[in-house]
Amino acid sequence: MRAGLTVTGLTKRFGDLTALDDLSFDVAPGEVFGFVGSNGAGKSTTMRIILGVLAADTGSVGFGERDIDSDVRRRIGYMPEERGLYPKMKVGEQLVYLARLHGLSPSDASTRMRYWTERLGVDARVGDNVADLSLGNQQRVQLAAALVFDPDLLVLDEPFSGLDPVAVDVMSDVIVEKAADGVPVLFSSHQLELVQRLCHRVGIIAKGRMQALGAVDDLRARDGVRLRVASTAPAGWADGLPGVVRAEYGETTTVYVDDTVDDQQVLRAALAHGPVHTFASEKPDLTELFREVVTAA
Ligand SMILES: Nc1ncnc2c1ncn2[C@@H]1O[C@H](COP(=O)(O)OP(=O)(O)OP(=O)(O)O)[C@@H](O)[C@H]1O
Repeated sequence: MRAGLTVTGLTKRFGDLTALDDLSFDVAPGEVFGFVGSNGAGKSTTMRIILGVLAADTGSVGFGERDIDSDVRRRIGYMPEERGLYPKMKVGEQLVYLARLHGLSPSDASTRMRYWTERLGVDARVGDNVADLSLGNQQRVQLAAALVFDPDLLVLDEPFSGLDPVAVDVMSDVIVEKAADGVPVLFSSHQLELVQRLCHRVGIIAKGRMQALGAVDDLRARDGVRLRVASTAPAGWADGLPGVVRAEYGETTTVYVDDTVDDQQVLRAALAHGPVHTFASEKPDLTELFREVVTAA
């Protein structure tokens, strides 16, 4: 049975700087969890602590029923932010070597190397030194390195940065596929449309604290639902209607509402002044949500 990742109360200081401040979240088996936050928010620090590259001041990391230890860590497919391949080693040899380090037999290691290099579109480069590859192809190899031993948990620090659209699609497919296989997947990214598309849940971190956590749709529905109304009604027409928080008037009026609003009543109020050309309910996208959360932190 697959296990999930649990991060509880992580705190990490670097001198006077509190990089992580009582940070908690979990990633269930088969879940894709997107970790988003501004530069310096604490994402890489959290991932390094999960991997044991850094020690937390307080807090704990668990996998399934147990605290994470070196045995479990050997089963984590990790893509570090500071990519960690040997530049002067051939792609194929390097991947086989890594798979062997994780306990695969020579023939299994070779089979898995072939599979992942082909899947990630770098099979033609297995005989080249990593340093001779483009950055995007090095990144594909880095992902192959994280996957080559069939990990029980994936921790990927900005896996999409610098990839071309085809590689982004391949990377997305792989993430979805590994999760469907029961693997918990934690990844960080600044590409919020990808996070919104791929993740079951997201955590928005700012100043080392988890500021928002949940399913993207729930977070989007939680605040800032709005109605977009294109009409000839004069400014002020929506003010004071039940459930209307505020309205921004213009060619199209944006009416911010809470969950007590009756959309039909708003529509009738607009229609009372003349024709209504557009009437649509919208949720903020993850980018807007991110800006709000990070600005408020
Ligand atoms: N080894 C270190 N020594 C001192 N400060 C550090 C160290 N590692 C990280 N920090 C600081 O901790 C904070 C969190 O950094 P971290 O790399 O975790 O952020 P991040 O969310 O991954 O950012 P980015 O999106 O830019 O990669 C930053 O202020 C960073 O400068």
